[in-house]
Amino acid sequence: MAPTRIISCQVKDIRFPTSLEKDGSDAMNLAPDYSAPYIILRTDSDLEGHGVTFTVGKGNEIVCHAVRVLSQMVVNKELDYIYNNFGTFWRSLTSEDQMRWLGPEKGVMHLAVAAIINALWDLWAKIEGKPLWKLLVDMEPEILVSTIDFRYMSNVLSKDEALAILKKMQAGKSERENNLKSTGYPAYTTSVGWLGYDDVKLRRLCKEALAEGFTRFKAKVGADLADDKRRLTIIREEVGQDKMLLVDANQRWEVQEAIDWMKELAQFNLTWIEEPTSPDDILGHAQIAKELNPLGIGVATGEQCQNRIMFKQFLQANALQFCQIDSCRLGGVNENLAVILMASKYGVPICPHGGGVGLCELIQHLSIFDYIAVSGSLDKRVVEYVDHLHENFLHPTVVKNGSYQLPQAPGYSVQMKESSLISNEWPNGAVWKKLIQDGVYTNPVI
Ligand SMILES: C[C@H](O)[C@@H](O)CC(=O)C(=O)O
Ligand SMILES: [Mg+2]
Repeated sequence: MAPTRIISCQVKDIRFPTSLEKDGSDAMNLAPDYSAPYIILRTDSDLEGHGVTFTVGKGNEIVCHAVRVLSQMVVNKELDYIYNNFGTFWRSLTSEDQMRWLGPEKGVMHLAVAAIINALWDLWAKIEGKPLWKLLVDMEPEILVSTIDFRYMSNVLSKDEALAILKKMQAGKSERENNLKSTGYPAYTTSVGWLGYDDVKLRRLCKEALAEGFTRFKAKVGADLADDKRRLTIIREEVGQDKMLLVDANQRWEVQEAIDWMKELAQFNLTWIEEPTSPDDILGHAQIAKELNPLGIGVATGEQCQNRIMFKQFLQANALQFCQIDSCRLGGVNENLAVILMASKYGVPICPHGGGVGLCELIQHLSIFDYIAVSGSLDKRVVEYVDHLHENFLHPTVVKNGSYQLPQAPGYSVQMKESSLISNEWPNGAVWKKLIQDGVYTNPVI
């Protein structure tokens, strides 16, 4: 029987102690524990929608609570009501009369929206028996644009313009789908260069990534200039001069500091500097982009860009050259579609952010859709890959020779194994009970 309505929403606080090995560490986030507010939407059939959003540890429970509050707007809703007017339903979640005050469309509330919306798309794709990218690719353009809330972006991209982009790209879709089936989607790896890794590990991981077929690498920078030079020298020694090398400062610098620092690092032949300064400083990014352009270095940002309105201004101000959408920072698939279409109008490549648990599983779908149905190009487009925690998923990413292979299973790929959900639930799952008992972590009583 096909499901007709949502009957419940279960929320779990899932965390992984990645800080113990400094996996995921950068100049701003010194010891992140990759974590996910994890939700299961149950229906009146056997099908379930699973969704996550992402945090780096403490505070995961705050987002879980926001999801519980918001879920009241989803439980008992008919699926036809949601999917036949998905753009309108999305707006109702982000614009609830009283909760809107907590955002609007930013911070904890928007992360919570992402978890619910991602679960709804997972469910929709499962109902149709397709991986999410294929659901999007096969969708009639009129239906696809009906999922987008064009509020506050229509001065840059109207519904009609979005429709025109999608219609124009209908031609050649199956050829592009076949291309990706044979080549996969280009990935870069960040896992070699987390800031907390020592030089021996950095060297070893570069060798391993190269042997696995990666030709694109990202390193964390921004805490200490001499350290950055030493670490980038090691990476260049290991991977060679010809490979793509990206750097990420995770918002560490002032605007002028970013420009000066990057002039020092330009000798390493870098393609982009990511998050050089505050993610809200659009004009600061524009200034950095202008100054670094002659050095051939672009500005990348987006993992903490809170909504489509911010992305709109980044694009208007020529403040980013690589658009790093994030499945969990924006309000789920609907808002990511909006940004993908806006970026296409400006000719800016989509290069999604994957540094977190489950993010790689999610974002691969968006880039595959972008190539087949919107941009039609792989030029300057790369999807981030981090080699952590994939073993916890039922349908983990498959990356071969430095390229994502197209997901096959119906859904949005983010459903975790039952055993991982049990052992990693904070604070009573076996993983956390032991770490708390051993005194490695404390469970703060709030
Ligand atoms: C805290 C996260 O690991 C962050 O460093 C990820 C990130 O910036 C990226 O993947 O890019
Ligand atoms: Mg980053």
